[in-house]
Amino acid sequence: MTGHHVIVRGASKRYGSLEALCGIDLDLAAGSFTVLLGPSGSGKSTLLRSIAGVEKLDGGTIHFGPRTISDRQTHVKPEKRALAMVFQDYALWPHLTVRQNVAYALRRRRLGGQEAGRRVESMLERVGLGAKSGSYPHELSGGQQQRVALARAIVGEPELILFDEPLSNLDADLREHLRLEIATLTRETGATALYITHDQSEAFALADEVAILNAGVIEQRGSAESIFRHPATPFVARFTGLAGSFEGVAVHVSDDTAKLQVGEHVLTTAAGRGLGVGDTAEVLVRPTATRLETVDATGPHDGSRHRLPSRIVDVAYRGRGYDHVVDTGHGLLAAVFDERPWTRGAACVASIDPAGMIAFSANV
Ligand SMILES: Nc1ncnc2c1ncn2[C@@H]1O[C@H](COP(=O)(O)OP(=O)(O)OP(=O)(O)O)[C@@H](O)[C@H]1O
Repeated sequence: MTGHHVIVRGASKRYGSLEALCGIDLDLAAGSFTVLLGPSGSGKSTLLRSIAGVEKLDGGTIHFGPRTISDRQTHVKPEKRALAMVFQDYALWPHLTVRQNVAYALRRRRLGGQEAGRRVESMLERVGLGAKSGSYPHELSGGQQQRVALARAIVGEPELILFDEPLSNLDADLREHLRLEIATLTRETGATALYITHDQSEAFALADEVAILNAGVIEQRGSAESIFRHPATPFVARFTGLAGSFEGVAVHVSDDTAKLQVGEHVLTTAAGRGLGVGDTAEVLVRPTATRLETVDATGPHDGSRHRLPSRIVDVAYRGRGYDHVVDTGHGLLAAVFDERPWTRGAACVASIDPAGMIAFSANV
């Protein structure tokens, strides 16, 4: 089975004076897994609900392949869109058993009782709940309930699965497990998937494509890697993880690199869109670009890295090692990782890979 190719064009939605969606274009390739990532209130649920059909757009169109799903005249009902949803709060029927909850998704299919029963049992086995098929939702943990919801979504072989922050009510360990199950099972079905979250690491782990939403506008779309390496806007850079930032002045800009005067340092960075010579700019630093070195380190230095004399402000144990907050004299860098802990107040060098820095004009 191949899923719907979903095409959204110029989607807009207002709530009174608030523009929740400001003319959104979005393509979900058939069978792809797209994550819509954005902060609270950015419009993720509104877009998801519009694609589901429980919300009506004010303007714009939605097509599933050649089929018009939503435009000025058309509004196909949710149950006619061949889609399934998985919600944050599981949304299971409390008075139905696990088996009945999953079977409910097959009620419109003309399947014989035996065939339906076989599919339900096999799907419950697949999500590790074969032994719980006679239990009621209140007898299950949150993670088990979400597995039932996942089984219910998949068993009907929908062409599109919409995930509305399905892991937000679960603890960290379980999130990781269930995230993997969602990724694997969804891809196995061949359905197209749209998943919304405000959690960057979840988005990057799951997605073939990430779309970053801010105040009703998609600021960037692409693979997790391309977004992380080449954030299109300061918002995208911030939302996808920063150690910190410096203020500087652009003294040289070529196509995609710039030199920034930051205090006594001249830093080479990637150049954000619209940066010009003489601009006051913000230099944004990815945590992965930073590491700590000793002040008197002898031996070869990697000449391509910037070395800023700094001081350790704080240290936090993170299991794999330690995250440090470092004062560079031009701004703080947080989440500077080292396998060993450095002493608070100690002098150090913040060593930064220019490939993990990008400068945007302060006027953007
Ligand atoms: N039914 C409604 N009536 C009025 N305003 C609404 C309604 N639904 C959403 N909004 C507003 O529209 C904006 C977008 O909301 P939406 O729920 O789509 O954002 P979100 O990114 O999904 O946020 P969250 O992650 O908190 O769910 C918000 O400012 C919200 O307050």
